[in-house]
Amino acid sequence: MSAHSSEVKVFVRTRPTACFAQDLIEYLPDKQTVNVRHRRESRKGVVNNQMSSWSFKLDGVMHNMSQEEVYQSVAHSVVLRALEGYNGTIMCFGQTGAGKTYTMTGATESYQQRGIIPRALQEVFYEVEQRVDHTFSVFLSFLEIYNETLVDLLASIKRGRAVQGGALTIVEDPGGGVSVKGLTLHPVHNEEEAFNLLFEGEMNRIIGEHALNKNSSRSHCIFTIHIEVRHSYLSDRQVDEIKSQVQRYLAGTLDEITIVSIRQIQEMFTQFKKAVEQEQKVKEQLSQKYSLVEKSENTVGSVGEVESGFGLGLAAPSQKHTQASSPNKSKGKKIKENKGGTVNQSETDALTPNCDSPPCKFEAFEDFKLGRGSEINRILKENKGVLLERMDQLHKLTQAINSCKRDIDHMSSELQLCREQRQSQGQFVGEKGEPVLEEAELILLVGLREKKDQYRQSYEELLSTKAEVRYCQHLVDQCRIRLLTEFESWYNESFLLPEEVQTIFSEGGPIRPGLIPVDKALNLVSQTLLAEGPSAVSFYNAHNRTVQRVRNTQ
Ligand SMILES: Nc1ncnc2c1ncn2[C@@H]1O[C@H](COP(=O)(O)OP(=O)(O)OP(=O)(O)O)[C@@H](O)[C@H]1O
Repeated sequence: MSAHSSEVKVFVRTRPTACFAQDLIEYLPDKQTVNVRHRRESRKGVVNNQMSSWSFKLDGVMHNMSQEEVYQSVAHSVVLRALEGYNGTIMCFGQTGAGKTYTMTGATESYQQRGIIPRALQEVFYEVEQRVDHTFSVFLSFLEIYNETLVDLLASIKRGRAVQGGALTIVEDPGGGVSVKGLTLHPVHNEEEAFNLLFEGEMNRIIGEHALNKNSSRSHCIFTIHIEVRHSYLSDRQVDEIKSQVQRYLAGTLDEITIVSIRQIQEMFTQFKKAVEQEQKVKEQLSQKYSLVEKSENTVGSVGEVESGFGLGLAAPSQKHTQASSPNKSKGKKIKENKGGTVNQSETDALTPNCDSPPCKFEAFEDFKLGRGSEINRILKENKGVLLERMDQLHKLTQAINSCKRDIDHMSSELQLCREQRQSQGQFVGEKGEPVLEEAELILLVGLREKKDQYRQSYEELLSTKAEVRYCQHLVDQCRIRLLTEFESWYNESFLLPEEVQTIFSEGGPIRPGLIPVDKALNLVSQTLLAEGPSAVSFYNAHNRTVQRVRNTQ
């Protein structure tokens, strides 16, 4: 039903069912008449004079109509008149399961199936944007009446202001009409904020229904959009100011500006502001370009250092030194050579400074390491420090072992020489016939045994140090991958993925939106939105937020 001035319009919406009573209900082509026939009780064989069929003439019969068609037929004109200052009410009644909630709210999880209220909110904010010569303030309230009890479905939301304090009571207004004392009014500035409140209220209603095991047919809800409209009057001084700004800017293209309406002034002013903003943007881009050119020379060294750290191998210290002093070209080559890391050629290209917006990855990465990624970068540095230490130890151990091995070889050949000499010169034997060794040979023999013990010990140490190095290398690789993944994610979320897209992904699943390849994310979202239209974004944002809030409170 819709109110148009004092006039009340009545519509009937019939819900499609699996077995529709086609033979009993007839819709006439004028889409305003419905005939309902009553089946005669022929079994009883009694003919009575009671009426057996009825014909209803209404303002509209909506059979199998889409949500959009229903909105256009019933609510559109009411909303437009409300924006002009006329009160309007759209009321829906019917038996349980008839489709009241479906008609008024629709399915909160489906944009296509949204009902009259979300569509009305969208229309209100669309009109607010169009009507530049007016200033609008929009407030919402959501009341539930259950038996004799009044429930403020938006009481849980902060920022609301109660019309009057105290318990909820219905009061008669001095100027006529009724209002609910104590009901909170919530200011909303765009459709998404409004959807948030609608869904929050719906959620509170559902939770309340479960808690009290309410019979839904006894519960009634009133969702009110309060609109305050004011003309945007400009003082003479403001008009002069705008005029002169517009004239200054448009000098040469317009000889004279005739002020016809406030709307015209504002349009010109908007045009003027846009042009100034555009000019400012170009200036900023230019200055950014120059400063980047200067910076790119200064930052080459630091990237070289970082990347040499990433590719840390056995020759790390000397490589680091070489890289730090490499010219720009070899920086790219070095990154490509880091087979162990995740930085590949395409990342090399991406890390090359460019002056486009979003910021180049090269600079963004440096910023990231100082800010969001500072902790993981610190751990990476710490692990690299330990790794270097262990590698140094391994290097020293290897040298010691090699020198030990050389000593052993040398002592073995000396000993062999002594033996040969002894045998060729004829050797002394002891009481039991055992050969008697000369002092030099004996010293060599003892020394060789010690060296072999030392070699065995060092070899064991070398094995365990090698294992430690492998482990540290693994940790460093992990940290490096984590740092780069976090950076990619942060970069995508900060500069490439629109906020709406992020909201859709972040609240829909366990994967961080930034980890989804940007092309894929945008593609997925654009596919969904293309199917439903770009205006679906705020609807889904609000829905996801409500779901998230409920999840968080569970
Ligand atoms: N026109 C329609 N097209 C498709 N589905 C519909 C339609 N009308 C209602 N439904 C579906 O029928 C079911 C009942 O509708 P709904 O909850 O809106 O009824 P209701 O009148 O609000 O009931 P109650 O008074 O018990 O709250 C819902 O699952 C709804 O999605």
